[in-house]
Amino acid sequence: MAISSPPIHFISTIEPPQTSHLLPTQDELKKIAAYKAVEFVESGMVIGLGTGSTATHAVDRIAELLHQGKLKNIVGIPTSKKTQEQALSLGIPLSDLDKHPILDLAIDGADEVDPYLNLIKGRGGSLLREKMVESTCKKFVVIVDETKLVKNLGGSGDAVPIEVVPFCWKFTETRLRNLFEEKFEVGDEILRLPGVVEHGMFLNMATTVIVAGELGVTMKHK
Ligand SMILES: O=C(CO)[C@H](O)[C@H](O)COP(=O)(O)O
Repeated sequence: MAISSPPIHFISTIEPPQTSHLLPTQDELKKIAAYKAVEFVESGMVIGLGTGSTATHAVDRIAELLHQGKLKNIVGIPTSKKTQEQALSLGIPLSDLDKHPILDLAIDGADEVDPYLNLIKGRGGSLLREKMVESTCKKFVVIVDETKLVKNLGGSGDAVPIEVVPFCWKFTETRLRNLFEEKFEVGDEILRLPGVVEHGMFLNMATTVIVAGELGVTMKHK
């Protein structure tokens, strides 16, 4: 994969996880990261609402703060039908990119995060909408538990999600597999294959990554 390596400023804040167990569960870590991210949300913001089991905690928290009156005039742009349904059921006002082409902030999970804050996303099946929303926000805060950290993208050993059009998708799959066989480094070249819609590498997009681990929360800023 062709990935540039811009400088990163690391700022770490270590806080003990607020849980009832000695060792927090993975879902508790996801919740801790999500709640921390929602501290970036201010009244009046247009917010990209991510998809997945981590992002769902952020949506819950935003709704909770809205109902408590601690946040006002929030507009959410959901990155999937599932998130749209969750946000609607919780009473979060929603809109879309046509009406709000620039977002103040987006909060979403990731499948892998490398040391340069490049991501693999989309194993939850929503990468196109996620990339559209998260490529047009002023701040993109990514929330993960520490199992998502990798030295290099692809390091988890799981496949990179690629969205293709349904028409003759096996043909497109074969061409993609051949491309990966020929080259070890492929990036936007994937997009030039007819039939490919988008890939799950989110390069140079995250501005902050919040990592919740057993020893506390770490924030990495670009
Ligand atoms: O990219 C995604 C959905 O398309 C998710 O953010 C990613 O799969 C992480 O999911 P989870 O928070 O459930 O671990």
